[in-house]
Order: sequence, then C-alpha cells, then structure tokens
Amino acid sequence: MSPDWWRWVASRDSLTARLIAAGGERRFRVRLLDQRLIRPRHDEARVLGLPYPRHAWCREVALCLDGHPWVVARSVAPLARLRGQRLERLGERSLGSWLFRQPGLERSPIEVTASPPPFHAASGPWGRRSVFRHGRFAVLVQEFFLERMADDLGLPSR
Ligand SMILES: C=C(O[C@@H]1C=C(C(=O)O)C=C[C@H]1O)C(=O)O
Repeated sequence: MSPDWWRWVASRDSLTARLIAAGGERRFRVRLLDQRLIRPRHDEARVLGLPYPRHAWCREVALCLDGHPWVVARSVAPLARLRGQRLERLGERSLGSWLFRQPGLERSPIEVTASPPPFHAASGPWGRRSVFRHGRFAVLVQEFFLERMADDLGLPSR
C-alpha cells in the first residue's frame, strides 16, 4: 500500500472529519442508501462475536463530496446491544459525528481488504473495517474508499 493510502486506511480518528478537511471547499454530505433489520453475513457475525444468525441493525451510506461518492460504508449493530441507541434517527447525519462523542469509545484493530464492496456497485482501491464499542453497545463499521476519491485528491491507484 502506498504511504498516501496508508494514511487514510490506517487512520483511527473520525473519517468524516478527515473527509471534510480533505474536501476543502467541496460540500460534504452523507447520503443514506439503506437502513433495515438484517441477519448479518457470516463474516460480519464472526467479527462481532455473534452466534449466527442474530438480528442486527444495518445502515448503508455514501459519503459524498459535492455529490460524488468518495466512500461507501455499511455499519452493522447487533440489536441485542443497541440498548436504546436510536441509530435509525441519524438519517443523513454522520454516524461518526455521533460515535466519536461517546465517552469511553473503543475501536478494534482495523482489517483491510482489496476486494470491492460486497453491498455496492462502485469500486475502489481499499476497504477496511473495525468494531467500535462503548459499554455494551457495539457496531461494525465497514468503509470502502472509491476511485472518485483517488481521482479528486490525486491519490495513487493503490
Ligand atoms: C465511523 C465514522 O462514520 C462515518 C459515517 C458513517 C455513516 O454515517 O453511516 C459510516 C461510516 C463512517 O465512515 C467516522 O466518521 O469515522
């Protein structure tokens, strides 16, 4: 992985904040693609430590700059651990802007993939995922960086 991409893929602070900063004059927007109850995929259940299959809340978004998707993300939160956190009310507000305000937030190591997003047609150089926890609440956040972001920021292909 190039150092330029490493800086994005390995970052552990808010991606929302980083995208807004990198976007400069461009307008940032979270586009809500889908939110629904799901049975998590096997690999998602495994990373979350769930006995498969348990119901989970799923939210899919595109993080856009001036209307162009730079990142697509799929977040999966086990229902049993939602504990009144009303994620469905986030709408087009960023999950990150809420998450990073939670006291005692913990983040697991980041897993990286070069595979395209399994939930979206767009493609890009890298994807990553990690689990955020605070108290009993847990959410798996899976983010895929798209070609448009590489083009707009002049980043290398990988
Ligand atoms: C986890 C963050 O939140 C971002 C916002 C998301 C959303 O609104 O659904 C999903 C993934 C993230 O890229 C972050 O900013 O780091």
